[in-house]
Amino acid sequence: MNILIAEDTQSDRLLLRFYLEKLGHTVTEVVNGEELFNTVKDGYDDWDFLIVDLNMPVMTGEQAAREIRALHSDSPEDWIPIIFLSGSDNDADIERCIEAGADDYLVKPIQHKVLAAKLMAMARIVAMRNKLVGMNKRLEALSTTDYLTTLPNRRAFETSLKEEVAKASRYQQSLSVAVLDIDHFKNINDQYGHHAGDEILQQVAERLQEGLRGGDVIGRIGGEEFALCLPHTESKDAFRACDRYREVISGMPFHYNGAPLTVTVSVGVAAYREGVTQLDLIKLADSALYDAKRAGRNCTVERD
Ligand SMILES: Nc1nc2c(ncn2[C@@H]2O[C@H](COP(=O)(O)OP(=O)(O)OP(=O)(O)O)[C@@H](O)[C@H]2O)c(=O)[nH]1
Repeated sequence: MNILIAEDTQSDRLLLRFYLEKLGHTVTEVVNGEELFNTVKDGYDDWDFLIVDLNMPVMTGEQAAREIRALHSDSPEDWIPIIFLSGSDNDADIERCIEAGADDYLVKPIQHKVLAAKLMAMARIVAMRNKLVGMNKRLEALSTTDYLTTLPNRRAFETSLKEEVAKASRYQQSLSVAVLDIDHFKNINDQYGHHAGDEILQQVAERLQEGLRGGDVIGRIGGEEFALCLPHTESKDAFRACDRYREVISGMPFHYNGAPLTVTVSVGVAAYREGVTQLDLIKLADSALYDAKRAGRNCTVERD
């Protein structure tokens, strides 16, 4: 592990380094609280552990610990364990240090075996925490990703669109939304099987992603329904861009088991205007899509 020691007494630093290197750790030393804080702030992810002396010049270990904890107070998962060292075994000092953000407290003189045991216990907690953080990240990704196409799902798309609507409103910018629906998709399932349908959905998603313009956001918001968010795009330009997305799908056949398969999409487009929410925009685009279907499919309709 990469351990940062903050200790103003040289003999204690040397002893700590000796013990820790013997245990296989990499050690860096600083000599006061301010140096400790600045070193951690400048390279937060570099450190697995901090071993901090309580009483140091310039800034005490307690103060440095408080400031280090404040750096990531809104992301508790970014936590570096802190073990305090002190010549004092006073209960009030121990209480203060733990309250400042320490995870353990050792009384000097340093006992090699106790230090090794404490590090082992702390490493176990770190491993468990890393596992939980990893699991949380995977769960978060699962809850926002469509399993079949790996595109953002409806929930994630609506979240992104909500942010774009807020920006459009705040900065008086244009914004458009499109809903694309594969035409007669049921026929593909009926004719070639559900597996073929799944594969076509994946290929459509890939093709749309390849054609994506910088800043545009795409999501799979329903079975055979995709949505696009086009920031900084006025209604006329959105119509053109979305019709190009339609052509990206309809213009060239897809393939299933080596056989060409023509797939077309209908597209509904709606432009942001003051006061509408992300859900209103999707509804407006949906109603334009309905008109595109009624107009014969494989076309783009814009909501005025
Ligand atoms: N293979 C596959 N099919 C799906 C998936 N999600 C939805 N579907 C199918 O998509 C089809 C949608 O059919 P409809 O709603 O009748 O629409 P459509 O056949 O595309 O007709 P129009 O939209 O009117 O052009 C249904 O057969 C659903 O079972 C999926 O994840 N995989």
